[in-house]
Amino acid sequence: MTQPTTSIQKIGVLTSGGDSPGMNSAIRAVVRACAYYNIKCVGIRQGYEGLIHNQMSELGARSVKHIINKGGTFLQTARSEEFRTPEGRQKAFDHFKKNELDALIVIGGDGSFTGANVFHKEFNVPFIGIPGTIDNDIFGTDFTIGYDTALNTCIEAIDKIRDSATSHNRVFFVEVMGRDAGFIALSSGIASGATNILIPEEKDSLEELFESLQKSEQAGKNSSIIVVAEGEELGNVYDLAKATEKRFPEYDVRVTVLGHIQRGGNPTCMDRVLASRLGVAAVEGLLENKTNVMAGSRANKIVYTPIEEAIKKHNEIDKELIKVAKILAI
Ligand SMILES: Nc1ncnc2c1ncn2[C@@H]1O[C@H](COP(=O)(O)OP(=O)(O)O)[C@@H](O)[C@H]1O
Ligand SMILES: O=P(O)(O)OC[C@H]1O[C@](O)(COP(=O)(O)O)[C@@H](O)[C@@H]1O
Ligand SMILES: [Mg+2]
Repeated sequence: MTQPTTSIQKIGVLTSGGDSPGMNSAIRAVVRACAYYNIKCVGIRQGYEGLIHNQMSELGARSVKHIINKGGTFLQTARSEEFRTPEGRQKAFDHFKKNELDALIVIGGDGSFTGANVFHKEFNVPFIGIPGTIDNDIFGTDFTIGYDTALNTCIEAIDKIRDSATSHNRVFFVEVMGRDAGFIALSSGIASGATNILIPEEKDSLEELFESLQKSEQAGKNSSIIVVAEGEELGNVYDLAKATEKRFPEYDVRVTVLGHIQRGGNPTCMDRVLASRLGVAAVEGLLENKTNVMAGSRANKIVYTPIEEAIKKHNEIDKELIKVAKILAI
């Protein structure tokens, strides 16, 4: 990028919503890119709460050393109820002005982008979003920051579960995160050799599940791993396990909920590189006077998607992956 002509002199950065591995790498990239382009950068603590309560401080290039490899977010994150109110956002804007900020970079999920968009409509605050969530459920990017790390955490855990499943001839129901989306379940299920994968994007039935378990048995399988997305509509892992035990009293059924281990840990190389690229892209975007967009990566190229599309549209589940999972579970 050539040296930009812009009125933006000072950018505030925050992380909001659920934390995800790689958020620190993204903050570092934003701070360093600002330093590179001679723009001031201010770190806002605990998402929108930090704007409302004036918790922020200037960050220089050296202040983000040794964090590229750390999970979580050193700025901390929050789900701010106060920011959902006009009074809360007024306080946030007062502190935005008081600190002489010109724009915001919001690292978070669809909820955080919705909040930024509302804030922009009310106070005309320029902002760019960076997709940080393990769920990979944001339109406008092939991958969100944290997804790859979460997948690797899942397969490491499911590999361990497999050891117990095969040693005891057990049927394991494993719940992975994904409040509304099955991306984590589908990819981690394929990569860990699951016999069945249940995701909210597909219509599933107990009959089909039972039939498939029977087929597995007839095909000579002594154990099964069924990966279930948190948002699966057929039921949660406990209900599914109970129904399976009722239908097949001879099966030894167990449940594991992977939970928040999926949200932590050192980010993978993929997530660190993605976070680094999107952090730079967000700063450059603002300097090119882009606003109300999300910086994402599609087919390995940086793209800026209008924030309303990023919030409202959904990435389709890849049918080819569903087919692969079915074929390989023979
Ligand atoms: N409609 C909205 N108006 C104002 N702020 C919102 C709105 N929706 C979300 N937010 C803000 O964004 C925060 C994060 O949203 P949330 O859905 O919890 O996480 P994520 O960004 O990970 O999807 C919320 O706690 C709230 O402060
Ligand atoms: O326990 P918490 O912090 O509410 O988060 C649980 C949620 O985190 C997620 O992994 C990601 O949610 P976000 O949209 O906030 O990033 C969901 O799948 C899950 O339901
Ligand atoms: Mg969300």
